[in-house]
Amino acid sequence: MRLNNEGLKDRKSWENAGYSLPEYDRETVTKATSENPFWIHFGAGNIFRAFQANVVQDLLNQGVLDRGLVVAEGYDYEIIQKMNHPHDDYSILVTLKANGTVEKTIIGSVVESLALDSDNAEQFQRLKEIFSADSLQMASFTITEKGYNLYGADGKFTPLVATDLAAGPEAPISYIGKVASLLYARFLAGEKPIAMVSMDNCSHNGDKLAAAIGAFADGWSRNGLADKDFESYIKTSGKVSFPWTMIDKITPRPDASIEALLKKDGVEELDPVITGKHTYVAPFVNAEECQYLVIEDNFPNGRPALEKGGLIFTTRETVDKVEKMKVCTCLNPLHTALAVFGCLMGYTLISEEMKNPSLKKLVEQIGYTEGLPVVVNPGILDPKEFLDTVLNVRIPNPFMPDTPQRIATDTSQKLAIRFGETIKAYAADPKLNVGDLKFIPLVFAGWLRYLMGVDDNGKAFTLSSDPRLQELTAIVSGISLGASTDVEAVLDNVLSDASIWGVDLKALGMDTIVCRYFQGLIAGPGAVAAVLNKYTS
Ligand SMILES: NC(=O)c1ccc[n+]([C@@H]2O[C@H](COP(=O)([O-])OP(=O)(O)OC[C@H]3O[C@@H](n4cnc5c(N)ncnc54)[C@H](O)[C@@H]3O)[C@@H](O)[C@H]2O)c1
Ligand SMILES: O=P(O)(O)OC[C@@H](O)[C@@H](O)[C@H](O)[C@H](O)CO
Repeated sequence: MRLNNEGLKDRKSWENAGYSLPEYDRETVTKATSENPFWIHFGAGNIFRAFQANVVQDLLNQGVLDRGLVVAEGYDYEIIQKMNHPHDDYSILVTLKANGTVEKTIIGSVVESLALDSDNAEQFQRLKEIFSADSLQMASFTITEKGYNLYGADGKFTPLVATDLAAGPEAPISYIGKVASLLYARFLAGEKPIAMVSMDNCSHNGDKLAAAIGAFADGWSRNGLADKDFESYIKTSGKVSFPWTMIDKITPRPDASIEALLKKDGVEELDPVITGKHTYVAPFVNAEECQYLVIEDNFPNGRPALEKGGLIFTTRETVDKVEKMKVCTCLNPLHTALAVFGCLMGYTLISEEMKNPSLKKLVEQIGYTEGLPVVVNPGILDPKEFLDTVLNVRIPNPFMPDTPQRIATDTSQKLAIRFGETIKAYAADPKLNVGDLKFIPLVFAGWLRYLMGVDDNGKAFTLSSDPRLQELTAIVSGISLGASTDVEAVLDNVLSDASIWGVDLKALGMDTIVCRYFQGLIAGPGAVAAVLNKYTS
């Protein structure tokens, strides 16, 4: 059984092995999409394959949609070369339910995949053609939080961005520069409307995308490298919107146990790949069943009835509340806490960590005690119920192969949103006291201990990738477990770096507790477990 056009002609074999197949005529859908694309997604990673592509597949099956998705990959072209093209853009979604049952679906809703690479003239031209189409209603993104960042650690534009700003929209090399260039093609084609929809886990994600694209529109228009009206087209015309969204579906990296399951069915050529840019991809994706995608309903060129596929369209205010609930309190902070301590304590499964009473207590305290008091009920989802499900069903799901190592990726980019917002809310509320936060600082100390790259047994481990890793590991590189260390001096600068925590921990007086915890965590082998035990029992 081969996952491509040829292999899927033998529908019977797949069906007999328990796979749900596309119920639409894919050739017709492909032709219609190619002529009149309506949705292009940037970021051909795992969440896209598991979530957006599956929603569109359902709507194609129901006959609600007659066209599919185009996907563009602007960072890691290997995904397209090694996964999309060899499999004719098909992938397998394995849904791992909390009751242990498994659903296997062949996803055929992605019908064209392109490298967003200005050196690849043919595909870049095709992308410009797609961006010039009247029919295009939305471009969405799952490119990680750091994908929107135009600046280096020195606060200046990165060299790629600076080059693009100076050179204009013809052949950009930075990610957002390339996207801005496609929008310029849409502007030149008649200033056509479009929604640019970030679906990444960052706060006010639409604003992040708007600011990044806006910097290019501004720079190019001001320097005469683009039409002077390009800036107003992007920023004030109302023709280009940047809706805010909240996305939720735990989608681990493709796991060997799932690969084995599919191989046993007779599926061939399943080998996962870790690309040169550290994306973990395979012809299949494994994910939980639970999913939410809440989107601000602001689509200047209209939109299809995606609500029929379960997406929730609402106001910006509601998205804001629901996103704060999930990203800042009820899910992602708990994930990061488990990621940091999981890596330190040698865990390779999040669900296993939830069997450790100290870790379970830690995330319960962060969620119920420290987070919930500052959550505003968004109305469409109840925070307490959401948190209950996260803690009792989703994270402990033993069938989910999610790892602390995946979640620890890019932690320097995530702490501010995942914990900093709660600290800010405590600082701003006269009825609350920042000093009452005991478990969030424990995660901060745990992360600084994690940066030492030495586990709780004293053995070196590989840190997950992170754009600030080099600079941050250097801070703790001189510390040895059990050796006397002037913790305050070592951590002095980093604790006041608000770009990491979202706040200046020293200014808020939280540095003392972080240093105290950190001192405990470096006391020797076993100290991480001991500190966790001491403060959670
Ligand atoms: N996996 C999940 O559980 C999940 C759930 C909800 C939201 N998300 C959001 O989606 C994002 C992607 O998750 P995923 O599971 O697809 O990860 P993934 O590792 O499978 O894919 C990452 C994608 O981001 C791109 N990317 C990585 N670094 C980039 C950079 N510097 N600039 C531009 N693009 C870059 C990669 O090329 C790839 O397309 C997450 O960062 C998160 O914001 C993920
Ligand atoms: O995807 P990231 O790297 O932003 O964060 C890792 C996980 O916390 C995240 O992917 C969750 O699984 C997801 O946010 C659940 O909806």
